[in-house]
Amino acid sequence: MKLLRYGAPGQERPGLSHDDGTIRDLAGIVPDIAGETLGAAGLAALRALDPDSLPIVAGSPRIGPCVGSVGKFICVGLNYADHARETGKAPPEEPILFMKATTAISGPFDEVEIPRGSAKTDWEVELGVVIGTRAKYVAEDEALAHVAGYCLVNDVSERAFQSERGGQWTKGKSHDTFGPIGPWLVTRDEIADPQALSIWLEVDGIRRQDGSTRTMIFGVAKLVSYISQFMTLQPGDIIATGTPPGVGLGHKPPIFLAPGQTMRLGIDGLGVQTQRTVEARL
Ligand SMILES: NC(=O)NC(O)C(=O)O
Repeated sequence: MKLLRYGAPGQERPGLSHDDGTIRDLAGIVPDIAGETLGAAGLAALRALDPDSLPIVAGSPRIGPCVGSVGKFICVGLNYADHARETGKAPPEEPILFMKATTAISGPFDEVEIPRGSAKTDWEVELGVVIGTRAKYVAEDEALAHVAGYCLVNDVSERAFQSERGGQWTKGKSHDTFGPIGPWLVTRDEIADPQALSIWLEVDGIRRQDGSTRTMIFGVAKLVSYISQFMTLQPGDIIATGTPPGVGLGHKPPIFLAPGQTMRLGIDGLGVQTQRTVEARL
């Protein structure tokens, strides 16, 4: 199933992307694509529905972030050896974790703000993992059972705020609009192998990232298990699993985003996002 949320920011309604190209409204069935709905029983109940019986959503509404009420947005740094190299770092021996503020979450086609004072705003296409059931101290071979599905993430990053302003990476990862997720939460049964997906990103039509989740250092099962040793994962938490090479910082000389540019990114089976960059708003 491809689950989505549509409507104005903050007022999104749950929906389903039907094979016939329409969006079907799920508002009469579930309160949101969030929390308990993402557990095995919740998803089974949605799967049992006949999509043809659901109301068609008229027009072309805005598509919002594909998961609501996200509790934690956990990111994995330098999880592709070739990306670690392009940033001048050694590949990590254990996963590097950092958090992105949940206020950074935005829709897949929403504008991305260039923060005030930014000269180094960068792109990062990533595979997002959406947690479906509580996970604490889970073993690697049990980990995928806690995953509701996958989504496309752009881990937009301000490199000076991230690395030149002291402390951790959080400052550079958390500006409003720095976390487009969606268009869909694609349930786990539809992605046969999360470690065999093409992953790419273009800026103004130029392919900048072109990789495969096959080259992740730590795969999805390992990451879910690993993170669950340090914090309890809850339904609706999102893990962004790291980016392949080709970020602006990795170019020689580096290239960064300015207002008026367009990012387009995608992952096999998870859809495509497009964002125009704009100056920061209040
Ligand atoms: N350099 C940097 O920010 N890296 C990442 O976020 C990543 O590897 O995904």
